[in-house]
Amino acid sequence: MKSFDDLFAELSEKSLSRPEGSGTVRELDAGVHAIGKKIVEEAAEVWMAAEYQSDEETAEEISQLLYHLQVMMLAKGLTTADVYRHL
Ligand SMILES: N=c1c2ncn([C@@H]3O[C@H](COP(=O)(O)OP(=O)(O)OP(=O)(O)O)[C@@H](O)[C@H]3O)c2ncn1[C@@H]1O[C@H](COP(=O)(O)O)[C@@H](O)[C@H]1O
Repeated sequence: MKSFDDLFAELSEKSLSRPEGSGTVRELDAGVHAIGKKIVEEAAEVWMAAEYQSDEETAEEISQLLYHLQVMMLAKGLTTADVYRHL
């Protein structure tokens, strides 16, 4: 099972190696505005799932929101430490 830190390490590596077919690279190339829209969309899906869908579906939506937040961190050059120090 992948942790938040594991995924961030994987996405960081992909942002540097830029493998063919990577959705992360595609999203990074789309830029902060597009990534921000994905975050808002996924956040709404988390809310709707929490109110009207199963716990499993809610967990999946949360995982997708975390993914897009990590892509935004990479787009802005932020590390996990930059975020964790505010927790
Ligand atoms: N965990 C994720 C992950 N979560 C969500 N997503 C993306 O977020 C989208 C959210 O899905 P939705 O259900 O909202 O579908 P959608 O709105 O129809 O999606 P789009 O049309 O916007 O692509 C998915 O299409 C994926 O592109 C993810 N994309 C990749 N990962 C992981 O990130 C790593 C790197 O992925 P690549 O860069 O693609 O190699 C791998 O380990 C992947 O498992």
